[in-house]
Amino acid sequence: MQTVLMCAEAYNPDDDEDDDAEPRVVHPKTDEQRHRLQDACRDILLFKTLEQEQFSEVLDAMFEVLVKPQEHIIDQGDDGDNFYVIEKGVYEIFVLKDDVNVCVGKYDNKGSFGELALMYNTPRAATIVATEEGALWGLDRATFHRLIVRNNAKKRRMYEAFIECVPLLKSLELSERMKIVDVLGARAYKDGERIITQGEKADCFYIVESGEVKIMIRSKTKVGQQNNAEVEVARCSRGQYFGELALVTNKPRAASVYAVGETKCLVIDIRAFERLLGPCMDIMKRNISQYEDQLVALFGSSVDLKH
Ligand SMILES: Nc1ncnc2c1ncn2[C@@H]1O[C@@H]2COP(=O)(O)O[C@H]2[C@H]1O
Repeated sequence: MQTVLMCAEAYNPDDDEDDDAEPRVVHPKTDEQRHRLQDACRDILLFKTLEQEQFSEVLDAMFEVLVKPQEHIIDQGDDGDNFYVIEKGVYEIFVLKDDVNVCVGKYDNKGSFGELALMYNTPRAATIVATEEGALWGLDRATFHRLIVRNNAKKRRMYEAFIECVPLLKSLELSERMKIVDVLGARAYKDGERIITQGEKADCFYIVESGEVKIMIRSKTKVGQQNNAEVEVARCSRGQYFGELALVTNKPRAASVYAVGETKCLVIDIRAFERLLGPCMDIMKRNISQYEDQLVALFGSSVDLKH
């Protein structure tokens, strides 16, 4: 296991040109296992910008890990061995604060963890404990490096200029912006496709890369509104963000969001949002109070935001 620790800020995935010689890892799987694995990996953002061939290599290399209640999958401070994708189970996240282990969140039957130590050669940043029987898919460190970290170099080149122009992210350091690029996924939507559904649980935050989205609210409060029809409240275009409200308020989605024309969005998952966008929280909160004013103007009340 690698014990040399590097400073995350000095880390550059472009320097990673030495792992081409690594042998390709293949863990044979039954058809049934492969189906389950593909299902579990469908929404994993770190895999979303991989070419098809790299993605197949990732799937080949993954191995099933069955876990028991109270099992520690990762201990804070350890060296990183694997990256994990959740197939099932609930996993609590603990971070040491002033020598006390504080539960800062949980993964509930979906998501992934364990990428940080592998991406930045840092010790594990949190402890992950299974609360019930569960199943995970592991990806070894060498394969993660060869496929995911290499791909990050490409992502940085692709998105660096764009991310620098996103007003929300202006107050971040360059290294902080690059960490956002490292974890983001990209998704394309067709005209009219729904990106967010009002009332659903939230797990992602979005930045419009190209195209436009419209934000629609089905109001519970507007008097005399026919059939509770959706009302357009705003649009977002290149460089603007949406989907932060539910993550900040911890409530279900307050509006639905639809693509207007072909649209591409960068997507950041809730854990990375909490970890990386803390410094931008003030700006987002300021904008949230504007939403309330807007809803009062439209519906006579902002109660829809508060549920
Ligand atoms: N608040 C958090 N701080 C650090 N790591 C977190 C947090 N929430 C979830 N994690 C995940 O916990 C993992 C612990 O191992 P890693 O540091 O490799 O990667 C970490 C992240 O994937």
